[in-house]
Amino acid sequence: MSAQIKFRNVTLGYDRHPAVHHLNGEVAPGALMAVIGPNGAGKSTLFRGVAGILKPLSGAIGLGGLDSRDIAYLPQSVDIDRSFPISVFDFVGSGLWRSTGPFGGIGKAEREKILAALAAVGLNGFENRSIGTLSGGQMQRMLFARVLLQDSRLIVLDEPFNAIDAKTSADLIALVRRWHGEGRTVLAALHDLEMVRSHFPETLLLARGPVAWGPTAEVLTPENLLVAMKMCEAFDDSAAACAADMPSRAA
Ligand SMILES: Nc1ncnc2c1ncn2[C@@H]1O[C@H](COP(=O)(O)OP(=O)(O)OP(=O)(O)O)[C@@H](O)[C@H]1O
Repeated sequence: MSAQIKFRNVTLGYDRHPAVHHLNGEVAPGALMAVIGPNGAGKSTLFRGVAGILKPLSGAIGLGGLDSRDIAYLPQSVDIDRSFPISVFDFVGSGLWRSTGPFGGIGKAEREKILAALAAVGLNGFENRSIGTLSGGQMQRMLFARVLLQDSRLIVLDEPFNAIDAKTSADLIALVRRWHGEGRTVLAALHDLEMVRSHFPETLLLARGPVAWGPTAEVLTPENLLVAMKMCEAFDDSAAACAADMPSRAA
């Protein structure tokens, strides 16, 4: 079966400064994959590339025939502007834009879908609340409700379990497992290695470049984790280009 995501020598960055270097590899359809790495390793950058928010500086990301608009992307909650005056109902309803368009009407069927998604994440009765009034865990549940509505083959979750309590984590990981059971491809950036070991069969360990990628037990070794930490510490953020891309000074 052809890959759901194909990274072909992908370099991603900001203002021409690379943040993720030379990533090659494939994610199979139906994979449940954790992306881990120290702070600043490039996890969010990689996900922005997959979601089509950030264009690669070089290389290409193939999406197995999907358009980037078909991807359900859950950003880090710090990237959500909580002061934006929008209700929980309308925010979650934006998950239907692919089918209704941003100015499409919300009819009875859509309304029911939105309320069902809110119920599925335990947010019954929250529909008229403004998003700025939600707690961190409620915010995360709301983001999951929008992903549910998007009904996508490819789901990309950026630190979905950060700063939430054990009950909320358990509820949301159950949703992730359900999506996996439905054959969807799910990628999640995570810091909790116990959660990765318990629920994610495949892991990419990133430290600006790939350190290891494969079955979780083989990737999460103390040696690999140490290499990743050292690679991130040694990284020069002001570097203009990868050493590997520079013309050789020899000869
Ligand atoms: N919008 C931006 N403009 C410039 N540099 C950025 C931007 N976003 C991220 N970076 C830089 O890119 C590098 C990778 O950051 P990224 O957020 O992808 O890492 P991360 O692995 O998600 O980190 P964390 O675990 O802390 O969330 C960092 O050096 C960061 O400062």
